Amino acid sequence: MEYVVAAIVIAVIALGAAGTFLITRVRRRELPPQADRGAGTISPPAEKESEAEGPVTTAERPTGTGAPAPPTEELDLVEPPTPTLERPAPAEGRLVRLRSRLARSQSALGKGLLAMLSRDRIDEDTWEEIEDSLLSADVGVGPTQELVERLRTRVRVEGVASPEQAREILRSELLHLVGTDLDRSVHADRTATNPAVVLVVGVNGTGKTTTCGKLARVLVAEDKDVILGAADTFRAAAVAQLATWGERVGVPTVRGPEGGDPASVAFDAVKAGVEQESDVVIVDTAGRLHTKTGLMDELGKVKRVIEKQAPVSEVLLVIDATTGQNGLTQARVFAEVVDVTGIVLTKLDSTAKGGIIIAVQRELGVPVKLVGLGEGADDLAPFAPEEFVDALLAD
Ligand SMILES: Nc1nc2c(ncn2[C@@H]2O[C@H](COP(=O)(O)OP(=O)(O)OP(=O)(O)O)[C@@H](O)[C@H]2O)c(=O)[nH]1
Repeated sequence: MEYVVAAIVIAVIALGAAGTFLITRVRRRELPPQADRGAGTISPPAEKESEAEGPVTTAERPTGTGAPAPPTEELDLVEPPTPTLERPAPAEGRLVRLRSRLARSQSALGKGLLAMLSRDRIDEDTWEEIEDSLLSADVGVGPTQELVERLRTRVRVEGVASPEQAREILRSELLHLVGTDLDRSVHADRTATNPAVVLVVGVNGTGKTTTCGKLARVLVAEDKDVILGAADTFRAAAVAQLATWGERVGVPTVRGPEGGDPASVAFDAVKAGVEQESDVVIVDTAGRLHTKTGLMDELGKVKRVIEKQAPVSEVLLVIDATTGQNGLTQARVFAEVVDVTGIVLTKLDSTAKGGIIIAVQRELGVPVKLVGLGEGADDLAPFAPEEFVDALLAD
């Protein structure tokens, strides 16, 4: 009898346990998968998500829509820890901190000139050497002749009695050439009704996506609410690359289908920025050769379509400093199509041709606003003429 009672008790316990297990399995399946809840992107509904689901937003974005549903109480599910967001360093004074990165430009453009100008006797050969070194640093013919003329006059009138005096003359003349009175701020302040829109353009591989990511960090460090628009639908990796930059600092990325219409992604990104009352939307575009008319027309279209939502506050042309004079040709063509308002000169850490800063400003009449000094996340520096010239002449 006792055996019979024991067997019945064991059977009841076993049935109860099996029932609980099945209910838990069913409820678990009802929750969205983890990956979907933390995708870090906003996909335009018409293109990727069904109308009913709406846009997918990042779980990292505190003000975003579509936050994950809280798990049912009965389930003992442990939420994964919220990924720690990076706190980017403020951009102020970066040129000073990163001045050692200008080592190559420094020896070609600054130190070399200084050594020549400090000679006991400055003869015609020396002036020719000075001219050559400016030309080989890509300062450009016009600005080189102008600088040499001004230096000649000052040396003749004032004389160069000491290396300190040579440095002072060179410093002020280089500053004059680079320009100290241009507005070099990136216009990234929202108006009463719209976010600022920064459109980033340039030829392939110049560093556009990287610049978008680094710029987002600069703006996050200024407590700005940023949205990234991955309008480089041509290169799938660029979209993922941009989204990763954003995820690291809690900035959502609006993306469309691979090979989709870049203008439509740019439109959706700015629309999201308007609806979410963001401070700034940064739109990355595909690299395009300035010689390909169709692609350049497409860029004009991207800008026009964005402007149906909000005015474009800044068009940043990204130029790879190592490409030298070719960068100038690119600049000219891009400026015709999209009205460039600022230049980002990347890879300045990898070239002796720092003079391109002067040449490109002259060519376009548009200021260099940012310079790339490395591949690190915080290696994008606001361009400050005094800091730059002092770095070139540093001991
Ligand atoms: N040394 C150095 N490398 C840089 C700098 N900026 C960007 N890069 C590198 O340049 C390469 C190209 O950068 P991307 O941002 O992918 O270039 P992109 O213009 O978006 O490329 P496409 O979309 O193909 O046109 C990457 O390896 C970057 O790390 C810089 O200031 N210095």
